[in-house]
Amino acid sequence: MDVLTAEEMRRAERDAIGSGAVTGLQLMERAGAEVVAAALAEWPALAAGPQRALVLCGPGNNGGDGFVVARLLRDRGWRVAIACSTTPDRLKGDAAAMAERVLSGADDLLPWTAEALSDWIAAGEGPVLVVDALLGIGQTRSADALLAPWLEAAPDVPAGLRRLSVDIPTGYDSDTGARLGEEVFAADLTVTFHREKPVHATLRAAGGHVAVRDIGL
Ligand SMILES: NC(=O)C1=CN([C@@H]2O[C@H](COP(=O)(O)OP(=O)(O)OC[C@H]3O[C@@H](n4cnc5c(N)ncnc54)[C@H](OP(=O)(O)O)[C@@H]3O)[C@@H](O)[C@H]2O)[C@@H](O)CC1
Ligand SMILES: [K+]
Repeated sequence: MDVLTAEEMRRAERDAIGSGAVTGLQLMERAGAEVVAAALAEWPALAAGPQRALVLCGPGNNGGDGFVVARLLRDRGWRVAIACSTTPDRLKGDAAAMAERVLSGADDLLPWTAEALSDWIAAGEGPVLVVDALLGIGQTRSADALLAPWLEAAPDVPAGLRRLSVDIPTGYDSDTGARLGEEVFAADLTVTFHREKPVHATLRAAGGHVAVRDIGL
């Protein structure tokens, strides 16, 4: 099985977009749809009816995938909260476009604080799917500061969360599988696109599940 570096993955995306076969936004739509499909396949109980999801969106295109996931789950009738590590006006390109499709305004976001995250989870019943769309293959430095609100919230939230990372769990170097700082998002399932990246072997060796989904590249 081919394993791609981040640069090779970016090239595959660039080539597909450059050929005119697909746009970046379409790839992002496909990525979000595949994340939802993979989550429902991994946890069939989630497919039984509308559930709750907390989607954590970062500053880049990984966050853009998160906005797509949020929109698709809302379309299925789920209660979905979105928390963004940056303000929406600082998002760029495809991620900004996706945020615009899902947010009615900055008020539509949960505050990026541990209290807001744990309160939202505690305020409802039933399982919660937590989606890490903070950082993907663009991460090159420690994500400790970025992850702090979630990590502070996590010990206070009930057991039985389903934790899913989009593409790469936040905190890992895609090409080496090493931690970039002290902290990482502990994903039960990581959904990556097109081909595995080196980090995914590390995750599987540690007991994590990895799903590789086709986005038509
Ligand atoms: N159309 C497409 O191309 C498709 C892309 N796809 C998706 O996009 C993902 C790659 O997107 P991406 O390249 O934007 O990288 P991503 O990891 O989201 O963020 C990088 C940003 O974060 C920042 N930053 C970095 N480290 C940081 C840190 N520790 N703490 C804080 N900030 C940090 C850095 O900015 P900086 O601060 O360095 O200026 C930069 O702005 C990929 O994994 C897949 O999910 C799929 O949808 C398929 C179609
Ligand atoms: K991620």
